[in-house]
Amino acid sequence: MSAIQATGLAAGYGGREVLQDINLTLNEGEALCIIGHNGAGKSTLMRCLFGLHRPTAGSITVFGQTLPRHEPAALGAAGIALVPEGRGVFPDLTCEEIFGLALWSAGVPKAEGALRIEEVLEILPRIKEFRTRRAGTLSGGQQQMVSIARALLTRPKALLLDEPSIGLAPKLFQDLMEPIAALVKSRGMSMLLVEQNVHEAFAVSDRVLVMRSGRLIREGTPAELSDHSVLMELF
Ligand SMILES: Nc1ncnc2c1ncn2[C@@H]1O[C@H](COP(=O)(O)OP(=O)(O)OP(=O)(O)O)[C@@H](O)[C@H]1O
Repeated sequence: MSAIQATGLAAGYGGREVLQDINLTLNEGEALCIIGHNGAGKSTLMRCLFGLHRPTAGSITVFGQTLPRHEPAALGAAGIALVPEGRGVFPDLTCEEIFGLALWSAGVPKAEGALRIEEVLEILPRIKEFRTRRAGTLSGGQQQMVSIARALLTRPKALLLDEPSIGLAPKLFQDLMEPIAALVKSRGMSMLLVEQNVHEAFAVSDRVLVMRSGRLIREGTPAELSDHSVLMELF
């Protein structure tokens, strides 16, 4: 079954069309990546998929269902989590407070929340080193880790990641993505990764879609696309 399926999606801002005729399927247990240059429309697509921006045309299903309201709360309840571009961690809160807030807003009871935090710290153990520090004092990589951990606390069936590599050294990004890629393999979680960094994104993806100027122009495996001229045109 598909975790998310978008059909004929179009979207824009104030009458200016940014996405056109997007058809995409994120399969269950798949690591799918969308690569595209700056301004190609990747974040707009993510925002549409997560119900943060209303498409002007097309439809989106989640695990085969059309949600009565395609809004973040309903998507969260359906098992979809978003790690937004720019991390979105509150700088004045400690990691523990950020986790507490995420669990509270997801309606997770306290005891269950404590278990989930332990579970996430097993996946991303380095957070233990700074869990009592305020997020604003952390490095970019640490903040990204907190942002991903926050999403994992909801035990998502599908995780959407909007350009997590921004501001991170390639090695740091690889270290960050490895445990997430492992979850895709071990738990059958789906992952949709949006990236400009082809090399790093290909390393953790099963399948790749190429976006240019608001359209998906090509699809393939990382191996099929690694030597393709479309990529040379794009970057
Ligand atoms: N809130 C907004 N209001 C108006 N135009 C916007 C808004 N957000 C994005 N755009 C425009 O939509 C187009 C696509 O932007 P989007 O952020 O989706 O692209 P992107 O591929 O994610 O790029 P980036 O890598 O820079 O985040 C760009 O031309 C951008 O200027």
